[in-house]
This record gives sequence, C-alpha cells and structure tokens, in this order.
Amino acid sequence: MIEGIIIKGVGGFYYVKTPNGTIECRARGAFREENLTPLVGDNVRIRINKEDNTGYIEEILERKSSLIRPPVANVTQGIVVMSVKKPDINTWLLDRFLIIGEYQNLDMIICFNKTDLSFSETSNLAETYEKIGYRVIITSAKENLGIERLKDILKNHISVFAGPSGVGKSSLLNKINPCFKLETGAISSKSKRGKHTTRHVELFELEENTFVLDSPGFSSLSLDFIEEESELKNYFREIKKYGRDCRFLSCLHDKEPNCNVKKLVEESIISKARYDNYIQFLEEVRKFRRY
Ligand SMILES: Nc1nc2c(ncn2[C@@H]2O[C@H](COP(=O)(O)OP(=O)(O)OP(=O)(O)O)[C@@H](O)[C@H]2O)c(=O)[nH]1
Ligand SMILES: [Zn+2]
Repeated sequence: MIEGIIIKGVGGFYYVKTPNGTIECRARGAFREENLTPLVGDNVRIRINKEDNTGYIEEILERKSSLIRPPVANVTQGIVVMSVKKPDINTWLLDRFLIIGEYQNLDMIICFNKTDLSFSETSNLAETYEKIGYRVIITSAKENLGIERLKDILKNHISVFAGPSGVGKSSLLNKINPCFKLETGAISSKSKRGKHTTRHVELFELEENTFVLDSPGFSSLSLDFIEEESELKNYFREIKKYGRDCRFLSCLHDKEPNCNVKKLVEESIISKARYDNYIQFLEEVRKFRRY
C-alpha cells in the first residue's frame, strides 16, 4: 500500500497524488457502513491494481480538520484577500470572512493586495487587525511585492483563499506558481464558466506538501450557521477577550450596562468599525433566529 493525498473527487472517483503519480481510485465499500466519506485533502493509504494502475482507498488517515463548506479535510488556514483599490477594501466583508474562518477553526491571515495603487489607508487597517492578533500581509501581485512572505505562510499547509471578486487572488497564485496560469481579470468569461459547470473541489499543488483550494473562497457568506446571538461574540477575537470583564457573563455588548467592550470602543482600544459590524451582524442573527 502507498500513501497519498486526495486532490480531487468526481462522481465516486478520487484522484490521489502519490509518489508514483496521481492515481484514480475508488473508495472501498466498507467506508459507507462506517459512515465515512473520503474528502479532498484526506491523507489516505491506497492499494494499487497493477493491471490498470487504478487504486482502492483502503484507509483514511487521521484528519487535522474538516471544513463543511466547501467539504475539504486538513485545511488549516485561510487567506482573506482584499485589494486596497479597485475594488476598495470592504471591512464589512472582511469581518464576515474572518467570522466564517474562526467558526471553522482556521488560522486566518489577511492579505491586502494591489498596494501599488494606494498605501495610505492600508497601514492603519493593518495595524487594527494585527492588534487583534491576525497576521497581515501586504502584497502587490503586479509589482511582485510580499510574494515571498505569502509563499512562506502557505508552505506545508492546505490553504483556502477567500475574498471578493477582482481583488487579485488568481494573480497572487499565478505569481507564486507560474505553472498555474489561472485566468485573471476577464471577469465576464470567468463568471460564464462558473455558471455552466458543476463546481467540484480541487487542490492545487503550489510546491511539495503545499496546496491551495481552487474554489475562490467559501461557498457562502451567510452567517446562518450561528445558532444563537450569544455565539457571535466568540468569532470576534477582541470582543471575546475583553467581554470577559463585562458586568454580566451573558453580556452581548449591545444595550447592557457596565459593558467593558463598549467602554473600550469609546477609548478606541477596540476598533469602532469592528464593533459596528459586530452589532450589525448581531441584528442579522437575531432576525433569522426569530423565524
Ligand atoms: N494594480 C494591480 N492590479 C492587480 C494586482 N493584482 C491583480 N490585479 C488586477 O486585478 C484584476 C483582477 O485580478 P484577479 O487575479 O483575476 O482577481 P481574483 O480575485 O482572482 O478575481 P475572481 O476570480 O473574480 O475572484 C486583474 O485585472 C489583475 O491584473 C495588483 O497587485 N496591482
Ligand atoms: Zn459587554
């Protein structure tokens, strides 16, 4: 038996990358009885059928993590890409991506791209998010800035790239591995393709033991996975941390008295923009939990 990693799954076939090349495999029937489904990203042991060089997945090795949307195993980090211009940084979206990452237990890294176009606002924002505890990386795919650092961050991980359309995700990946040749820029033709083909998850190998998910980000930006309003604060690192010193353990940092979070917003220790997003998302969670 040899070991490999599932890089693609289509209609009951799994493509497993092994030291002997990529092998088309089926999963052994017993997995179904055990209620186990092999996932893209899984490290597996396979048995190869010498006659036609196909294989059978015999064993799924222990998973470090499993993402629900998209369904992938062993993803450890997410890179949220925002461009400083064209389109402008959208912190409302950025915070949403971060929440989804926190929920899925991913180490989230923020990447501000297109810094060749503008720099002024970026450094303040970078500071805000670094203070919260996020790693922030400044890049320009156009001018080859920050690419080596990004490469270092990705090394030996399976990462997912997230971010709005047009911020330069494909351009960054192409810079890291020129073999990629992902389509960039041609938004109209790209979205056409998106509509007419079924999306499946696939891992791209950037270098040895280093993969990225092909799907541009998470499949949905909805916060409907949040079951109660009290859960939201867990996904804002600084609110979670400072909220421990509120008067009420159950404080939602909204209208409650003696709220440490609100006090620190006033003292500009917690970013007001982040707090405002928190309140907006809280309303959203309340709304769909009412129905
Ligand atoms: N000035 C500048 N333009 C960039 C940079 N990175 C990407 N672009 C341009 O921005 C446009 C969009 O880049 P893409 O790489 O296609 O963006 P994307 O995030 O992959 O977009 P989607 O695939 O729609 O999600 C292209 O025209 C790129 O040439 C950069 O660092 N600076
Ligand atoms: Zn509070």
